[in-house]
Amino acid sequence: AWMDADFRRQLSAQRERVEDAFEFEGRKVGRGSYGQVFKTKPRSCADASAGDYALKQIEGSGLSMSACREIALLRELKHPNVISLKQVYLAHETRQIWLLFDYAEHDLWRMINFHASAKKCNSQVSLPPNFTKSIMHQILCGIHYLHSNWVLHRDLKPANILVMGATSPERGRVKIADLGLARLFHQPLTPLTEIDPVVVTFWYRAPELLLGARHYTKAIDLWAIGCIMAELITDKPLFYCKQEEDIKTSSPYNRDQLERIFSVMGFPSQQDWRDLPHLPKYGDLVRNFGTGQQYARFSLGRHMSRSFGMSETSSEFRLLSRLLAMDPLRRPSAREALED
Ligand SMILES: Cc1ccc(-n2nc(C(C)(C)C)cc2NC(=O)NCCO)cc1
Repeated sequence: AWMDADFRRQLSAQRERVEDAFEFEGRKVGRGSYGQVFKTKPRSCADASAGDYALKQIEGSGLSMSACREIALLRELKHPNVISLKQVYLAHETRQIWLLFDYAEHDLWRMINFHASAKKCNSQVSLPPNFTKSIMHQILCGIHYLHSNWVLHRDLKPANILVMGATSPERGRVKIADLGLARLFHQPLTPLTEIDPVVVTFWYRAPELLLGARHYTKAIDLWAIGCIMAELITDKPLFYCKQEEDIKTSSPYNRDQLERIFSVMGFPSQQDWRDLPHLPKYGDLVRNFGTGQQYARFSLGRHMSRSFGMSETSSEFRLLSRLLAMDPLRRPSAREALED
């Protein structure tokens, strides 16, 4: 062993062990594709008032690529609307890695579903009037910070927008996270669809990604924020598309998802999206949709006004339609969206 045995023993004796610091037996609250998460309280009662924590046991053992990326990324980031890594525990005996976060009671996916179901049995659990505006402002602040540091999220969706609960000093604050897919770990080779009930959704995927764009961009995150904004206003995923049973081919092209987008937005003309013909899957698009004449009468304004009574002259509609520009070059930056 390259380290002196005595010195190793000394280090090991000093190292704080996660099981000594936190009570987490039987308190699992979820599984990400990156590992499992426990809701926990510090054992030392003094800190108990400091609220709850989320302990994440990273999947696999040793310093995997993803563990390294998550730790390296999160330890550099510090913003009120981005999840903050409080502590890293390395259990040398089991080569287990534990990450400590502040516990967030809510996430937008559950809040929207709770509100939608409450509306169905028409009890008036309505989201406070400025709820959507506050959530949107906080998401844009967090994403502006990430984009300023050249961090792209790549998988923005309601489930990744956490909201601190009433017991937290940061009550109502948005924490942008990346919880990964709900996926049984230790089964890396199982196709996605066999793993978790919530299959990968393409509802928040920008059209350029569905047409084979090779690189993620900031504009792709802004499209997803537009989808989240519409869902906060209407309680329904804007580009809801039923999930195919069989696992998708690895191709990014998803005809059903594109069909849904066109039936809301209309079909992009040459004027709307100059670079469209240069996308890798443009040939598939023409083969499946031709000139898109069948979508000529559809538009976001028509959809939002007819289905949800939203005025096309309102400021929220103007922001929504800018975020959901089909041409990524026409979408606002996070800063421009914040100013709007
Ligand atoms: C492998 C890996 C997994 C998650 C992250 N990640 N990225 C972020 C952003 C919001 C800063 C982009 C946040 C996280 N990680 C988490 O949110 N972890 C909490 C429970 O999994 C990074 C890397």
